[in-house]
Amino acid sequence: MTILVTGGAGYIGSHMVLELIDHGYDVAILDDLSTGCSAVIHKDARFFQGDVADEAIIDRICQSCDISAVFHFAGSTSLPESIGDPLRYFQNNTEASRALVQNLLRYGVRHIVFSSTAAVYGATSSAPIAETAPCQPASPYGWSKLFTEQMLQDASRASGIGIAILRYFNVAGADPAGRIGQSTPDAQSLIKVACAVAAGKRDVLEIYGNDYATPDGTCVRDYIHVSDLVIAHRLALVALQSGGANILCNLGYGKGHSVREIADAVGRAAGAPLPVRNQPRRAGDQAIVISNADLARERLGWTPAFDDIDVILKTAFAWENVPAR
Ligand SMILES: NC(=O)c1ccc[n+]([C@@H]2O[C@H](COP(=O)([O-])OP(=O)(O)OC[C@H]3O[C@@H](n4cnc5c(N)ncnc54)[C@H](O)[C@@H]3O)[C@@H](O)[C@H]2O)c1
Ligand SMILES: O=c1ccn([C@@H]2O[C@H](COP(=O)(O)OP(=O)(O)O[C@H]3O[C@H](CO)[C@H](O)[C@H](O)[C@H]3O)[C@@H](O)[C@H]2O)c(=O)[nH]1
Repeated sequence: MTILVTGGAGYIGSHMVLELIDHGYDVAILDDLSTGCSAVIHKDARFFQGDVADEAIIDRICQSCDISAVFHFAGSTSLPESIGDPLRYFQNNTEASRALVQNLLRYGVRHIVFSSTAAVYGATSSAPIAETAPCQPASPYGWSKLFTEQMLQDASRASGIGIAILRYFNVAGADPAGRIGQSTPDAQSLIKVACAVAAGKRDVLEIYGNDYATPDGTCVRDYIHVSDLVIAHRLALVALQSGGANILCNLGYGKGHSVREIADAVGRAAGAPLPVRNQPRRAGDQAIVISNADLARERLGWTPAFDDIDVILKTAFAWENVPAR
């Protein structure tokens, strides 16, 4: 039996493929390479290039591989971008996921693990955020993922397919063995940009807002190492395959770091202070986003191995600090 990883040429998906192949699974990847990178596609995975919403390509994959489970990472991922282009987010995250699930159900796929986000909680929540907090997304990105969560839960009730919905906080870092990292060419996430500045590929780190109600005025986020994140995904699949109930849980470390702290720490990792420039607030940002991830530890038996911001930044910078990347 083969595991299908959508978005397996992207940042998180490529780390998932590595984790699965390291654990002896057969893997197929479906990716349209819209933001993914062919250089990170694992040589031992079968690669299909195309859109997850395309019925014909799902037919081709399911007829040539015996797909038992799907990790669904493919999607559009930028919260600020979604504010300017909401319809693309609802199309590529919600509608494309609906088409994918409908087509997969025809082939008897039994389990789906879905990439959701802390952005589903939005403005109304206090920190740390547990899964029981109300969901009031502050962006089309958050809504597009929340709608998909609801759709998956309803499809599961109707069809019996097992689902795990994992709400990630801020994912960062790279494979500690240096095999892959975040290769998305124009990624705008804080740690990616800060490491690019430290590696001399960008001139300055813009800090979006220094007047928030936080200790140093900059936004606080809960950064989780990508390798811990994908381990939790593998454990979620094992739990579903063992006959466990559907899963909905946060993935984070339950601690926060400010933008300013990250800038200082990346400067330390790189051996020179980072040039920074204060800018106005970015639309859609919350001041503080920190998880309560107790449920993931209980339900999945997950024990993070890289819960250290310096390890996250060291692996991210080591990956970025190669001129060709
Ligand atoms: N990076 C984070 O901090 C974070 C946090 C929360 C949730 N997520 C979610 O995790 C998932 C992966 O994010 P990432 O950071 O690896 O992003 P990414 O852009 O690196 O990866 C997404 C991959 O999906 C592919 N893709 C996009 N639309 C597709 C489509 N319609 N059909 C086929 N392939 C398609 C892209 O080419 C890319 O390879 C996304 O669903 C994202 O919303 C990410
Ligand atoms: O160059 C930059 C980039 C980011 N930031 C700031 O750094 C913080 C983190 O921003 P990111 O863009 O790295 O991450 P977000 O918190 O906006 O969003 C991330 O985490 C969310 C979950 O919390 C979503 O899932 C989303 O996909 C993912 O990009 C924000 O305050 C942002 O304004 C800067 O100051 N300068």
